[in-house]
Amino acid sequence: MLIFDSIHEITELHREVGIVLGTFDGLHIGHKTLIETHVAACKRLGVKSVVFTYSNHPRELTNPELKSLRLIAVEEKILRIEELGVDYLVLIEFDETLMSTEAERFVGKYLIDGMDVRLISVGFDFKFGRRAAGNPALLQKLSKQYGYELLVLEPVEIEGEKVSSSAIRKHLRHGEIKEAQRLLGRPYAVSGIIKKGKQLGRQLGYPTANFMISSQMTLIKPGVYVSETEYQGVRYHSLTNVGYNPTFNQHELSIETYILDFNKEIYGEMLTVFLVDRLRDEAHFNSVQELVEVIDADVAKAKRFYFDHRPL
Ligand SMILES: Cc1cc2nc3c(=O)[nH]c(=O)nc-3n(C[C@H](O)[C@H](O)[C@H](O)COP(=O)(O)O)c2cc1C
Ligand SMILES: Nc1ncnc2c1ncn2[C@@H]1O[C@H](COP(=O)(O)OP(=O)(O)O)[C@@H](O)[C@H]1O
Repeated sequence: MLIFDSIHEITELHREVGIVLGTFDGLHIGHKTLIETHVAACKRLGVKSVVFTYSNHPRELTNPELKSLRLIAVEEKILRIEELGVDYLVLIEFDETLMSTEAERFVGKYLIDGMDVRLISVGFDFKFGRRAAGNPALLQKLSKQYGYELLVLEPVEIEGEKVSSSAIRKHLRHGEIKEAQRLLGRPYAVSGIIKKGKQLGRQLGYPTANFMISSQMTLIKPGVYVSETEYQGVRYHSLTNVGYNPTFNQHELSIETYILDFNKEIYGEMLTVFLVDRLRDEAHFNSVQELVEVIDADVAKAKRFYFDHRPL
């Protein structure tokens, strides 16, 4: 998959293409279905498939008051799109210029100019252009003028629930990790570089790798989670604590993971944790001894969970 960070480079390829448009935050089952359907349609038409998406979330500009929006880090988004067999990825920053571009002009200038567009695919509720005035109906109207086919994917539902990024965010904010996983089609993941923490963990007998996390990625409800951790391509069982360590009066939110059967110095290295079940809320303990006893019990519960559900 070739990646372009501006629309101009791809127009120089002069290829016949099909373009699928979307923010694709989370790359959930609905997004995956849309991109897969699009790639199959491109193959049928004998054209190259293009995903046109953003490296940030448009609502970070349109609704700056919203915090912790992103379901997926951009690096993972790229990997997930590549897995779907896409030929070209246009990954651009949603900025003031894009935000103020009229929908019709967006289609003409960003999509049609310089490319031979044979197909455009979008989800049923896709909005674009200034004041989100662009929608599938407008794309339908313009398809006659520009001579492309339009594919509009109807809502994807799982067990009666519509798959959407906002539904997944809501589940994560409520700590409903299994429900989020059902809509995502995979466990919810957090990736990041490991930084130094309070250096207390190893004294407790539970060293924890502490993540540097961007504030956009902190929408998960604090608590103790059963997790799996990927380090250098290998998966380990782990427990992840998201919270403020009330026993130690920490003020900033941290995400930290204790990896079972692991003993390596990994400061500065990259880890990904997949949260698979939620055990409990974080609690304040009057002594370190009490905290350690509760963590012992958490580990026992996590082992039971792995035994029943997720052997490595
Ligand atoms: C499985 C697990 C459960 C935890 N539960 C709590 C908790 O309920 N309350 C709390 O204050 N800290 C909890 N912690 C966080 C510990 O306080 C934290 O790991 C310890 O202070 C070490 O921090 P450090 O990595 O910054 O040195 C938990 C940690 C783990 C790994
Ligand atoms: N089983 C393990 N799980 C997590 N980190 C481990 C483990 N074994 C060793 N480490 C290392 O120890 C560090 C955590 O130790 P800790 O005392 O909690 O320090 P810190 O407060 O800096 O996180 C991790 O960042 C990692 O480098």
